[in-house]
Amino acid sequence: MTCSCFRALLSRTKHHHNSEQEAGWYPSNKNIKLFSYRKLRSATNNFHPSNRIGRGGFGTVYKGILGNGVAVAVKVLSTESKQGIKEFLTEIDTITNVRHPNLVELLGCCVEESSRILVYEYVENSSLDRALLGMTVDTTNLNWKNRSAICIGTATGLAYLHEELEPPTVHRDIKASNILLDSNFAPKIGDFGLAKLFPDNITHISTRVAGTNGYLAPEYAMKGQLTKKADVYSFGVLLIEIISGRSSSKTYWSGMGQPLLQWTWQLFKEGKLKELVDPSLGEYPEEHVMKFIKVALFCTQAAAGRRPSMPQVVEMLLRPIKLNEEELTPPGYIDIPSKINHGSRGTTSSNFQLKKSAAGDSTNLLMSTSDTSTEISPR
Ligand SMILES: Nc1ncnc2c1ncn2[C@@H]1O[C@H](COP(=O)(O)OP(=O)(O)OP(=O)(O)O)[C@@H](O)[C@H]1O
Repeated sequence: MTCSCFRALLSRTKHHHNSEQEAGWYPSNKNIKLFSYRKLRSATNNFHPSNRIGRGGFGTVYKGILGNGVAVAVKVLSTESKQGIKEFLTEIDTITNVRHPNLVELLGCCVEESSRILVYEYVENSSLDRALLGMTVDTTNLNWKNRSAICIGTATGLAYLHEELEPPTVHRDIKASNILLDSNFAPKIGDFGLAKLFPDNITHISTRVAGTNGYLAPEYAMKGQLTKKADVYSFGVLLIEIISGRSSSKTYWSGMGQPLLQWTWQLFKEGKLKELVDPSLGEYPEEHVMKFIKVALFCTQAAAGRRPSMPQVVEMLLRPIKLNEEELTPPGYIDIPSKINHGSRGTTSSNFQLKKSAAGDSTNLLMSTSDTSTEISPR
């Protein structure tokens, strides 16, 4: 958007009672819909606590119903994000109207006075972390058919962010609470592009790194090296959570005080991967599930260069590709002990088998790259 367009927009936002604002939003040259504060206040019943559906590091989220009956999620950003209007609109310009079945659509925003509010499509079944805990959906809905679709859909949305969106976008904070489930339990990735709205030194997460403990790629957490492969790492952790029904950021597993990822690697080495599978998953195709866990291990390798790209991950999950697991190297891990809680949940155990196929080994691409950065050993 040019400066003159912003100036026009700025002058309009100072007048709170013009007809466009009464209508609910302003069109701008860049398709950013501007909702009036009044409209959002009315949609959320004056931001009533009973309309509150969540609170994250960026602010509080309310359910709202617009005048035309459309449900929206209204995210009121916290004070740290109070950028100027121009900076704010510049940042959200690239994430507005991004349409993909696996991405939560940002419908518009409100930038009146000190308010910075984002308006998203409302996604029916809340977030994956709550679903896995059985808080929002009957866990029988989280059968293998739905869980595998959630894995593949999330991978597809992330591949779109990395390879098709212009400019390519690294999400930085892939985690279960940022995956929302629609009425058919299809996944939609939320919060993409938001890290940029907060100045580096005041993100809600840490000083420089925007991400969540348990999901953070070691090279990003320790050296601030942000590439698409940091998202691939977080996605791998998410895969393990979806299959195990356990949270990597909150819990140590296996009675040995091991984090989830390290425990997964140990089970892989011992040939006991089936112990990882969520006991409440019910019937599942063992070979398929074991393959998904191994894809997760490819994604979380310590050396970023050894991790597949997201389009490769989609292929690995979707197609009968034989994984060359001889090439798997240990996961990288960074621990921030102060943020880790201890907890427990039961496990089951049995043997596992490898998926074989006639499709040939197409994982050689995964093995051909080498990483020049220091490799971080698992603990
Ligand atoms: N578009 C939406 N539709 C339905 N519910 C939503 C939507 N966006 C967010 N929520 C709900 O609000 C909760 C908080 O979301 P938010 O993205 O603010 O925080 P978070 O993902 O939990 O944490 P963080 O800010 O650290 O990423 C989500 O977990 C989800 O339950």
